[in-house]
Amino acid sequence: MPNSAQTQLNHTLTLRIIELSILTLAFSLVIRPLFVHLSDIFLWSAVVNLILTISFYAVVRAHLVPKWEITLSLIVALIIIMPTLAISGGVNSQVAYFLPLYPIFAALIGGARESIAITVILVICTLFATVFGHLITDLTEEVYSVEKSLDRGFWLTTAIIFSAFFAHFFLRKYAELTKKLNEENTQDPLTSLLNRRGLNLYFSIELDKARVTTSPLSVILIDVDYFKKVNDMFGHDIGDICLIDIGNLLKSNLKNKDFIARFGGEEFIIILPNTSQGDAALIAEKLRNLVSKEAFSDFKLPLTITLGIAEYNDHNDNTLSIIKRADKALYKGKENGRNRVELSE
Ligand SMILES: Nc1nc2c(ncn2[C@@H]2O[C@H](COP(=O)(O)OP(=O)(O)OP(=O)(O)O)[C@@H](O)[C@H]2O)c(=O)[nH]1
Repeated sequence: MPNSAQTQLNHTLTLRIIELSILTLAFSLVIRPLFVHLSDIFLWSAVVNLILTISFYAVVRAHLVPKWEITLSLIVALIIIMPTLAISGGVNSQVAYFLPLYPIFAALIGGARESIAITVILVICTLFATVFGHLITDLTEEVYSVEKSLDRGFWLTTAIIFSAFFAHFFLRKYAELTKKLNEENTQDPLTSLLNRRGLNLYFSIELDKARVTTSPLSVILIDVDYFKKVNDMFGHDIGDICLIDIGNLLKSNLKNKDFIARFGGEEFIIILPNTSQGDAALIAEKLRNLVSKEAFSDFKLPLTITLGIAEYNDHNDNTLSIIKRADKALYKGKENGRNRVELSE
């Protein structure tokens, strides 16, 4: 899921790429004429490129079109590469050395789709530049041999495709790693349910959805009754097994759209999107009944749970205020004798 850190990173990378492009152009404008005699068309197109690129830089820097930044940077890349390549010697140009980097840049700032798109464009342009090399090189008034151009064109195309493959594998590894880190970050190590961080993340998303669609949303806060006794009498490791089993039992009786997290200690929390408090009470009663009939761990311990329910009911409600109401209901359940479901007022 794209987050603000990722967007910020893309923005920064886009800026760096355009800065690099401006530097390349400025360098080319100043240095190249010292070594080769260039026709006016080279100088003028480089100046136009420079003006265009600096304008794009200003647009990106001012955050004027955040959604189009990646596309802009790719356009900038092409504006720099293609005309410069065409008028400065085709595949024999020094600009050609930069080409294999572009699929990697595109993958880093955009993704697989952008990288593939730029690879296809580069390969087509390189093939054209190779086949029509004799026309292109005329502009720089330099003499290149056909064999040399074909040779360079072949290796350049190979390098671009190789770099595109590298970008693709890099992206795959990066996506896998990010997914793993995300899971580790949001998973409770004991029960493998979501932890508090995961709860906060998904609860906020579901609450936003409920706000937009004006659909109901309910929360069930669950606490295992007299759990201290389990630890005291059978040990912490048996207590742990009971927590894992209770978590699994609760989770396996929920629908896919619902989710459960370990709220902390011997407390669990269930978020029920699209569910009114009345329906949540039926679900809570079913769960209470299931747990009370089960025997936990090798010691076949009978355990019970108390459940407090709250419903999102006001646009000013937030995740904390809803959980607070569910907690109050849970507290009432404990006061009223435990092993019961209580609704918030
Ligand atoms: N085994 C184990 N025990 C835990 C874990 N987290 C919290 N506990 C224990 O859960 C117990 C919670 O006890 P209390 O808050 O006093 O509540 P209780 O005994 O469940 O009684 P009521 O909630 O009032 O019904 C404490 O003994 C904690 O040590 C855990 O990860 N593993």
